[in-house]
Amino acid sequence: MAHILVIDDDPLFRDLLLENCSVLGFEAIGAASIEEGKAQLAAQPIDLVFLDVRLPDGNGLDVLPSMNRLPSPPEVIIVTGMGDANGAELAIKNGAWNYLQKPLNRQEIILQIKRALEYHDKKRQCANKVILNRDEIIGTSASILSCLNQVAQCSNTDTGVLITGETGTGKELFAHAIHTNSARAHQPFVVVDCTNLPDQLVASLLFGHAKGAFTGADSDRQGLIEQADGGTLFLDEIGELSLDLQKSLLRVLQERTFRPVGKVREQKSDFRLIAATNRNLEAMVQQGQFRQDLYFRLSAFTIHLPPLREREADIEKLAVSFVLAICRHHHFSIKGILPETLEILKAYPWPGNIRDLRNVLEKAILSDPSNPAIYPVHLPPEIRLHHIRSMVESRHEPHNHFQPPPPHSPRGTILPYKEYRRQQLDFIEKHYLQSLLQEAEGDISTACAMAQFSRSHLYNLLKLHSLSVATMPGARTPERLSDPDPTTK
Ligand SMILES: Nc1ncnc2c1ncn2[C@@H]1O[C@H](COP(=O)(O)OP(=O)(O)OP(=O)(O)O)[C@@H](O)[C@H]1O
Repeated sequence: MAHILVIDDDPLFRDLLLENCSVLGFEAIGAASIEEGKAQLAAQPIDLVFLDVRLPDGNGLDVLPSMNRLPSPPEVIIVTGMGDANGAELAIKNGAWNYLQKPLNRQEIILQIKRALEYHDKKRQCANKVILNRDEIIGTSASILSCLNQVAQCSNTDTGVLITGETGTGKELFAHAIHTNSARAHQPFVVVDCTNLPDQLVASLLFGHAKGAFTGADSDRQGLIEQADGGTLFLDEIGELSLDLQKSLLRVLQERTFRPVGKVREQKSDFRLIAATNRNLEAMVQQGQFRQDLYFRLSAFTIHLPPLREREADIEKLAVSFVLAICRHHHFSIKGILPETLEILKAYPWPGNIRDLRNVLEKAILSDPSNPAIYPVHLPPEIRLHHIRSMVESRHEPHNHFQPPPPHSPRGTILPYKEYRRQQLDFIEKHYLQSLLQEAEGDISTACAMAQFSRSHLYNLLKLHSLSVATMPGARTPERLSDPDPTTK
């Protein structure tokens, strides 16, 4: 059943919409402010939003970019009492499904709901069908899968994409994945690092120049924008562009034409733009450091890459894959990673994210090339100390590891007894297996003897609960890269 959210502070209009949605058999939720609306969007997947513009805590249009960033973005219908052509343009450019003016009659409301949901449904079906080439992107955490889903959604369009995320989270890798999954895959992928654009040369670097345009210009030279013709232009660290350059870029984006330095004629370039930043462009717009019009143009489709500390589940896969690649690159025999080492890697908050993880592993391997495994001692002291500190702190904290799940669904309704019983049994079984492996120090034969399980039964249970011997604290055997999943034996 589709879920519809109505964000409007006018109780009469909100109730009218809610009533119509319910009559059509949809689940309808009301919110009287931006904050309430955001809380509802975070609490459950929403398919369609009716959004008022003037709300007690701000302008509804400002929320559009963050709605687009949701793992499954809803269709948005702006409903306003004050018709405003600029607002309508802004809304449509930011991906709104429609812009309507109050009052609305019942028939119109029903038609809009049906059309928007029909489209939403088709869009979802298409997104699910896309076969994505992941490039070199590693990870199976829910957050990275949701980002890959967004890559699939935008790859087969020509829309501009803004990729945000801390340094080293993979922004360039994702930009490349969008390119390789698009129809432009066989055309150039041109990278411009906006942090290192020298003021005097920037125009010639981006737009090219004619022979004799300035001292040292001995021949005509193609700029990066021309080189990207037919392909993708990736502007890395776009938050570093000066206001002057932002203005020039906006013009290029609007007109799709540029003029090389020293030439009279404008030239055309058909490129797809992907931009990336680790800065908060919304805040920069408010502080007057980034042009609002350029921001709206860039942020129509935004992908936010989560920091590594929020996807601990991916650390093991990344580490294993990096060790394999690094050993191959240096022609070393493949090394294992000790379970204790993995535990330390997982506990670290990784401020430099994936790049940092890779560098740490490379240094660890190079520091002791002949050792067949990576031990904690190969890791930098600050990373080991972080783990030791958190272990000491957690010992002092009163805690209860054994907290069974509540009998309510995430939406607050009581679960049917059968479902609740299944969840409890799953929980107890997983808890037992974790304790068992810990007691047996990761030794499968000992664990089987303790639990009175056959080997195959234990392996089946471990697989069912996505547990692996190598990742259990205290496991004795170093994980060998040639045997990454002992449960598959
Ligand atoms: N999911 C991933 N799987 C495998 N490798 C990854 C992943 N994400 C990032 N990397 C690797 O981490 C390193 C940093 O990635 P990348 O340069 O794309 O990050 P970035 O966010 O663009 O960094 P910066 O903001 O500093 O430019 C690269 O070596 C990249 O290949």
